[in-house]
Amino acid sequence: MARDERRVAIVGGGLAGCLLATLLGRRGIEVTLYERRPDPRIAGPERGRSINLAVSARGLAALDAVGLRDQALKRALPMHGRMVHPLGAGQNFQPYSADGERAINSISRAELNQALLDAAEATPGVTVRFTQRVTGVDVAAGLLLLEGPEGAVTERADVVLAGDGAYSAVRRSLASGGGLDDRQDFLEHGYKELTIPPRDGDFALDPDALHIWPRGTAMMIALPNLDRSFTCTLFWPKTDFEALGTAAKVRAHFERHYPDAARLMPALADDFAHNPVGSLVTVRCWPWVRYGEGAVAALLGDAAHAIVPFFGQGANCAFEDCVEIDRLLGKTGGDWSRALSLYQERRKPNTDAIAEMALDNFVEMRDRVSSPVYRLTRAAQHALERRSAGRYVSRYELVSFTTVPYAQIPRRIRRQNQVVAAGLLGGAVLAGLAARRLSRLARRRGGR
Ligand SMILES: Cc1cc2nc3c(=O)[nH]c(=O)nc-3n(C[C@H](O)[C@H](O)[C@H](O)COP(=O)(O)OP(=O)(O)OC[C@H]3O[C@@H](n4cnc5c(N)ncnc54)[C@H](O)[C@@H]3O)c2cc1C
Ligand SMILES: NC(=O)C1=CN([C@@H]2O[C@H](COP(=O)(O)OP(=O)(O)OC[C@H]3O[C@@H](n4cnc5c(N)ncnc54)[C@H](OP(=O)(O)O)[C@@H]3O)[C@@H](O)[C@H]2O)C=CC1
Ligand SMILES: Nc1ccccc1C(=O)C[C@H](N)C(=O)O
Repeated sequence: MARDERRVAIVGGGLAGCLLATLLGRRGIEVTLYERRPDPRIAGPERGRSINLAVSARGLAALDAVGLRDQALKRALPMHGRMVHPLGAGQNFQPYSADGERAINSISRAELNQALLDAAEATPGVTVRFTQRVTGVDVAAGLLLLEGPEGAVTERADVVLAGDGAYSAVRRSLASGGGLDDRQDFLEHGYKELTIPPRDGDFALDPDALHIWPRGTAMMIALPNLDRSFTCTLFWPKTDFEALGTAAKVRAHFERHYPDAARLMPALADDFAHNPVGSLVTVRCWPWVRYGEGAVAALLGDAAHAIVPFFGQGANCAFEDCVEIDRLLGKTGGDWSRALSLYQERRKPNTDAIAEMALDNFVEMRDRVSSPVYRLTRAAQHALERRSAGRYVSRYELVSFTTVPYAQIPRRIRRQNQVVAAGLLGGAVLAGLAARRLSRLARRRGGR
């Protein structure tokens, strides 16, 4: 295939940036990827970055497109359901799928990113440049503004694909000139990571589950790691973090609210004091694509649509963007303007839908999972799923174990619920009629 003449820049060597570089390189397009951090394969992991990710069907399908699916799965820990730890009662397991067979996969973010970096660098036509912080884009002039070890420079870029994360510098730069609505909604909750180390060389909790300590307005979760530790994440109102100013207060709080976990956290007070509190934001910006004279810039992944992490879908969704851009480039015969225009039109309804579902899943995880009514409803849904031959599929299944476009899911769930409600109503009416008939018969018999 002939190589593309245009200078294509990818900003951000994170999960999406590396995947997209690999896909485009394979298509015969020369790309330069700019990453602000030093090469993580040399610098090693950094404190403050989230440790593991749940990767599910969408992410795996995208990894498959670059031959990394099996490698990723070999290093993953499957989680077949939620292990819920109520306060003052025993833990209970809630499977993710109706057959109990499907699992989401706990994968090290650093390892996945490094595998994707390796794949990008091994692809002919892809150049990766580390320690290059992009500070802005000038789409009209087709320029990228950078700060590297040699100071501030500008470089020509006809196509800029920005995968530089939730706090994207490219998005900020495009918004600063007007014409981009950059809405960011922050939660009052923040997050902090803690660790449950291995106990006697083994996992201290069941490694086949995503653990949840639902506490109403707050929660803690834990995902297993290959070294047999668990990474716990607190999702608390930010004021709750601030209220625990001393090691004694931290210990007392955990012993009261998370007693079973506190016993497994020898470094609790130290981790709590030293690990940062991150913010949680939903980005709903538009448009994602900016056209200049012969140049074009587009946002993707978290830069375009950061979502709160509660469905474990941010990376999965970012990967889907990359596959879609690559597919549309193929479909349009390499017409960047057309491909990126179609990309934003097609993806936006999907990313809006998962943004809402992710917010809703926070309430489900921190609150609803503890209710017996919720557990009964889930069990009934799973029973219905097993009997309906694909006509009834739960929202969790559709989001995590299929690649059905996110935007179709809320509509499909509404339709399914209407059918079930009509069925239940029909069942109730029939049962009512049957009961009336039975009582009439009984009266007649009694009258004889
Ligand atoms: C606590 C937490 C838990 C999560 N859990 C999950 C999960 O279980 N499953 C899931 O699917 N998603 C999860 N996510 C979301 C997931 O982390 C993001 O959706 C995903 O990382 C987005 O990928 P990205 O490539 O768009 O951005 P990133 O992976 O963040 O990559 C952005 C890259 O750009 C670089 N960069 C930033 N600014 C610049 C600049 N100016 N110049 C050059 N480079 C720059 C960064 O250094 C980084 O390497 C979680 C998020 C959080 C916060
Ligand atoms: N939707 C959401 O609510 C959230 C989404 N996310 C997404 O998850 C991704 C991963 O998050 P996370 O693992 O926390 O990583 P981030 O990329 O957000 O970085 C974590 C921390 O590392 C700092 N940092 C480390 N090295 C460098 C460097 N070389 N240059 C600049 N900053 C550096 C950052 O500083 P600085 O503050 O200067 O950037 C930041 O405080 C994010 O990029 C984002 O896309 C993250 C948090 C919340
Ligand atoms: N990875 C995460 C990170 C933070 C918060 C939740 C998750 C989840 O994956 C939740 C899971 N999908 C669940 O619904 O039980």
